[in-house]
Amino acid sequence: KSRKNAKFKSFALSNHCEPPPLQVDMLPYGIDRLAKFVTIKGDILDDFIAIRYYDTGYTHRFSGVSGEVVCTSDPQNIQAILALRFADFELGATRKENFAPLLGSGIFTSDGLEWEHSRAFLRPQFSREQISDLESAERHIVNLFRAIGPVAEGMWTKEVDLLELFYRFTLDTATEFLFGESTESQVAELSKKQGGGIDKDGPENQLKSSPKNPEPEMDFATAFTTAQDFLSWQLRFPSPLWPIIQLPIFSPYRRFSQALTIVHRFANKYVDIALKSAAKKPAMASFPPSSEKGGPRERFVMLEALAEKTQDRDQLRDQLLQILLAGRDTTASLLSWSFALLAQNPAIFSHLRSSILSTFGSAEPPDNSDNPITFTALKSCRPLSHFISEVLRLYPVLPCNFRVATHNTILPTGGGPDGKSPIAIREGQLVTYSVYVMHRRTDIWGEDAAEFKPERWEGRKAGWEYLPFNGGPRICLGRE
Ligand code: HEM
Repeated sequence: KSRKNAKFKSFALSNHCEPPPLQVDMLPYGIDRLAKFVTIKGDILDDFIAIRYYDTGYTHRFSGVSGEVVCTSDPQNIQAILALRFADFELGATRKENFAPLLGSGIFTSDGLEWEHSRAFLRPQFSREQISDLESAERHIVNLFRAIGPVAEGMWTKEVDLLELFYRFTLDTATEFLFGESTESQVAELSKKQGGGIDKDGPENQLKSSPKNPEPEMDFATAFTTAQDFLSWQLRFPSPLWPIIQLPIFSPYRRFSQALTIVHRFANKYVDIALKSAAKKPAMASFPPSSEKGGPRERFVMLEALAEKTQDRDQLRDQLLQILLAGRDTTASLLSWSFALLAQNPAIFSHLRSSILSTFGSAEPPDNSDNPITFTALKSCRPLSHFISEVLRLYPVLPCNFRVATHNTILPTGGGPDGKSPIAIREGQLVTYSVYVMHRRTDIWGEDAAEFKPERWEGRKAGWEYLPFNGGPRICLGRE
């Protein structure tokens, strides 16, 4: 250890590195900080994370349970972590071990060669052809409007919790795109509310309550959310404490275990169907859609496309669940912030609405026949893209993230009394970064940084100071 320390010291010295400012906690190893992080009930971003950056510096460090942690919200440093020094950082064991029970191993939880393989395996499935299936999205949108309810006099619906509805909407669209069959959780919920009982997942996907298993049954939607919530919460604790959280006497853990069974049963069912059907197809049959071959456009199903490339059941299941995790909450979160901001900003709402109507016409045919709503038309609608960019600036879905150094390395700035010297990062050291803080820095975005102003995107090209989808080789595959 002392040889490693000496090596690190001389590495730091020879690269003119200086440490960034230190955030001092009251108790040793920042136990008070950890306790607050785990138990905080308020706004974890503003009241806990961002405040530490404002108090100590946009790049700073603190003493954690397993050593010193560097925190940064500096574009240059984040660019170094994600792109320029990509090979010097990895996701680290914590993220992999945390998600492994639910997601196994795949693009979202691997590093090095394994990640490269996953990325190459999945990337072709995100081409424009595959992701521009607006017809299936439209069907789920219609269900979303049904769930919101009828418009009464005065053009208002009843008060509804949109976030819940968006979670169902994104689950339904994502499962259809990934597995070929939608969970139709919106339809199931509507039917429940109207007194009917749709059991869309089928009895084999549900875990019934019994004397041995007193917890109520869960459908796939609940199971996936339950598993995800448990893992997000577990991630707040240092990993040596996880075995305590995972004791079977602990009821959230029991519920998590049940949820895992349901999620895996659901995914395995569709993987088995796809594998059987791929085995029957002639070799090398593959997407692209048959519209290019002159016939009607076939619906793209990611599982079917992947099952033509591999017959590994676990790999197919894990990769699809990983994409479901990456794509579902993120989209629901963006949607709900968008609507919250529209509600708070009536002038912006009116402007966006009239821009969309003047671009696409009303929803009623034949109005929109001249400029149908297509993927390309949506992308080139500037007021819409400025609006979305601004929502993701103020409310990036992944506000904080972290990486672990694979060997001694350097971040270009933030060290020393003037905060301009490079910082030495030790092999195995945790580096956290916050795009939430970066997206709100007044020195980058101006004094009005905290204000919601889609017009700030007029003529602005985003660089490393704007990273809602990450950057570098691991940039989000679903960003389009
Ligand atoms: C508003 C929507 C979304 C946001 C803000 C978002 C954001 C992100 C971010 C920040 C990462 C980097 C995570 C990290 O490296 O630690 C990421 C990765 C990823 N995202 Fe998204 N995402 C969104 C939607 C989607 C969708 C819809 C899909 C798929 C259908 C998707 C698939 C992925 C995948 C596969 C990765 C892993 C890439 C890799 O590690 O190589 N995302 N996303």
